[in-house]
Amino acid sequence: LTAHDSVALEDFEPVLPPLPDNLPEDEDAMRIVCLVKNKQPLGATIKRHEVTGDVVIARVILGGLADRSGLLHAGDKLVEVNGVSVAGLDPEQIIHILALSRGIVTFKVVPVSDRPVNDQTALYVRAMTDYRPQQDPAIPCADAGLPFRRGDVLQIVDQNDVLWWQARKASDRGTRAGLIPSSYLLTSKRLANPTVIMIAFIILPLSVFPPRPAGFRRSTRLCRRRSARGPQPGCPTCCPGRGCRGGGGPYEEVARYQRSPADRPRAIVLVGPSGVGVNELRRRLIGFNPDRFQSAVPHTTRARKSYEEDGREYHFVSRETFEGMVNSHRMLEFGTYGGNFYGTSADAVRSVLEGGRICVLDLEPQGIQGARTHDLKPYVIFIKPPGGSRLRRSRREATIITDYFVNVKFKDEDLQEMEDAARRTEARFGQFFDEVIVNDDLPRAFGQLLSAVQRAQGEPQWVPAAWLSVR
Ligand SMILES: Nc1ncnc2c1ncn2[C@@H]1O[C@H](COP(=O)(O)OP(=O)(O)OP(=O)(O)O)[C@@H](O)[C@H]1O
Repeated sequence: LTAHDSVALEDFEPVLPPLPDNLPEDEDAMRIVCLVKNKQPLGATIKRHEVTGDVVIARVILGGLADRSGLLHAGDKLVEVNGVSVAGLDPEQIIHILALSRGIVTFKVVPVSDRPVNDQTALYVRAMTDYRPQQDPAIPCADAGLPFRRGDVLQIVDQNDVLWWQARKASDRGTRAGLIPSSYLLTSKRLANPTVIMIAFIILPLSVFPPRPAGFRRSTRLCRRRSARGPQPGCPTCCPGRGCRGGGGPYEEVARYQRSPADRPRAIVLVGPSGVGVNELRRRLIGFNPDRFQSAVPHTTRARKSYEEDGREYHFVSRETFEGMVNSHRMLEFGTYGGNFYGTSADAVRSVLEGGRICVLDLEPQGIQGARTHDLKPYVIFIKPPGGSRLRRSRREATIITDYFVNVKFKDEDLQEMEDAARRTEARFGQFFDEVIVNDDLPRAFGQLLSAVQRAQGEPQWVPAAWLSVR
């Protein structure tokens, strides 16, 4: 009631001084903004305007201190910082003043007249590379950068700038956004100077994947690995079914996919260094429930044996047919052994999925990209060896089949090579892994594999957006 009476009597406190009569007509409206600086960066960058030469706010980082104040906007002209006129100062000098400021920081700005409206819908991408802002000399403000690793899903919240986008990790919703190099910037850097890109865009050359040492092979993957040493008749891995994708961009657009029970199952792709246990886990999975899990029937050019049936052990095809399948990119991967071709076709995987079973296949990492198509929707699981002593301990009793012997024990150099190969594979192909399972204790790893398969088939997952746009 007292408040009501005060309003009725226009009894307002405090009484503001009247506006001066002599305000010049053309005076720009000024805004004084006070921000309390805590440990967070201010969340804005500045630059010199290319035409006017004024120092302006270049961008305000979404969710940062400046953005949350709602008082600073990209394009605002900076007049004073902490009472110091910025006239004649370089942006670097102003940044230095800001860096030294503690507590309340005061900005005097002329607000931009037509504020850019961010009406972009959020875009989600998977990073195909690692990025470390602190090691990128080109970033306008390293503290405002968002570090990420290959495989991280990022929500791009602002693409107004051609060179620097704003993004946050999809898993950290609600946190402040950070600067990331735009797709254009990363790609043009890579084209202009492949060595510069080592700072921001790490690409390992193929030469870091030396041929695997002889004598450490198992029969099932033997033919593929042997042929990897020699020239390949085709390029099945970089030509996913229809046309070469080359190296791809630094970001891949992704979307959330929830498989419905009526949809085909997703293929499960196991990847791992030789001897890590990929076949063991695959065998266990299929043995656990053969009505639910199945391998794809491979193709071969070798002669059929009397007890074999076409389409059961293998699809027996002529060399010409096999080469035709390779050339039309229908093989996910292939190799030669004993003068014959062996390979797994996308059709063979598709046929398992169409029958309602989950196709479980193991691929060399170079074959992943070829399998990443909308109809297979592969869920890629990397089987990783545990570190040093645990690997040695867990494989003490395990045996392998090599080129020349069956049931030989792992040698120290085999285990070392397994660890090295896992590191190389993760560094180069980690962006394609949906999950990583460390195969230390075998029953535990198998349990994790079962849960991963469950997740792949029944829970929402990030998949390439292109898979969902194909009808
Ligand atoms: N966690 C584990 N602990 C102990 N032994 C294991 C474990 N995982 C796998 N093994 C054993 O290691 C050996 C090699 O495993 P497996 O044949 O599955 O390797 P792989 O990854 O398929 O390699 P390759 O493709 O070269 O054959 C097998 O004897 C297997 O039983």
